[in-house]
Amino acid sequence: MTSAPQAGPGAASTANTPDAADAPDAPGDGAATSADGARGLAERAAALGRELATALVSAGDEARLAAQLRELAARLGGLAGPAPADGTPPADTRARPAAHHGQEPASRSGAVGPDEDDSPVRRGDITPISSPRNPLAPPLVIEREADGSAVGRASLPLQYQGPPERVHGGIVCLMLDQVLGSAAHPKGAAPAYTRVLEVEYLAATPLDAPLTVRGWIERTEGRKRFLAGTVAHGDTITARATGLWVAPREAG
Ligand SMILES: CCCCCCCC/C=C\CCCCCCCC(=O)SCCNC(=O)CCNC(=O)[C@H](O)C(C)(C)COP(=O)(O)OP(=O)(O)OC[C@H]1O[C@@H](n2cnc3c(N)ncnc32)[C@H](O)[C@@H]1OP(=O)(O)O
Repeated sequence: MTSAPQAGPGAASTANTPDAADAPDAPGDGAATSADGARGLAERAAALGRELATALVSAGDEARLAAQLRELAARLGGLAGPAPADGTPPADTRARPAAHHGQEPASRSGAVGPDEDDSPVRRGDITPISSPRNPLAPPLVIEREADGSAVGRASLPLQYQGPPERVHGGIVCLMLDQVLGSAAHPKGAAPAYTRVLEVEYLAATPLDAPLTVRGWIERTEGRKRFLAGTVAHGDTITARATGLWVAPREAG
């Protein structure tokens, strides 16, 4: 716990998280380098958060974990600013969600990599399921296929458990919402929101195993996009979904 931050046990975490050697914080071309450096730092901090979450739910030696956490807490003390006497979070932390409406601040939007599309779901992703810089996210790594469908891949560690040894159904639904939402936004499409999402849980979705989440558009009717998708482990489809994404009227 006191060594350099590492990705959590999920394979996808490793894929999404730059290691120390890759962190783009070396001196270079001014503002872009600084933004990239902050991004790499955020992703490493999130990876540490994931590792901590896994340790908290799975540690066998609780006394050792407690000692490690005391040491870590002492090192990190003051990181988020001085704690108010009444124990409430610092004011800037509480203000942030309302301030950026679920997107990253505009100043960071330039950090989107060349391999990412400009879909509103992908741009500046800070969601709790697919963002590499959000420690709540495994993260699910989502790619767009040549046919326009979206594919997400992740291996979910113990903190995502619902019933013993199975991924929580709400997390399965969350993965589908994000991947179908990604598929619902081909390049240039107006932002649309999940109006209906129906999930059938067909079989256990295993923890700590590679999962593939697929989403695709079945048909479009004006501002309505009808989606379908699956969650699979190997050849086993563990869940399937259908959904409706609707662009608000004013968006056309
Ligand atoms: C994916 C979003 C991307 C865009 C964001 C860009 C910026 C952020 C960037 C990066 C962040 C990434 C974020 C990832 C997000 C992951 C997914 C989510 O969590 S989405 C949040 C949860 N969902 C909501 O908050 C929607 C809440 N609902 C609404 O806001 C409205 O209901 C809305 C805009 C969706 C529709 O409003 P109306 O007033 O137009 O609704 P009416 O007219 O009643 O229905 C629309 C059409 O749908 C049909 N419809 C309704 N229910 C139906 C049903 N059950 N079956 C079939 N059709 C149905 C209706 O008949 C109507 O069709 P007819 O216009 O008449 O042809």
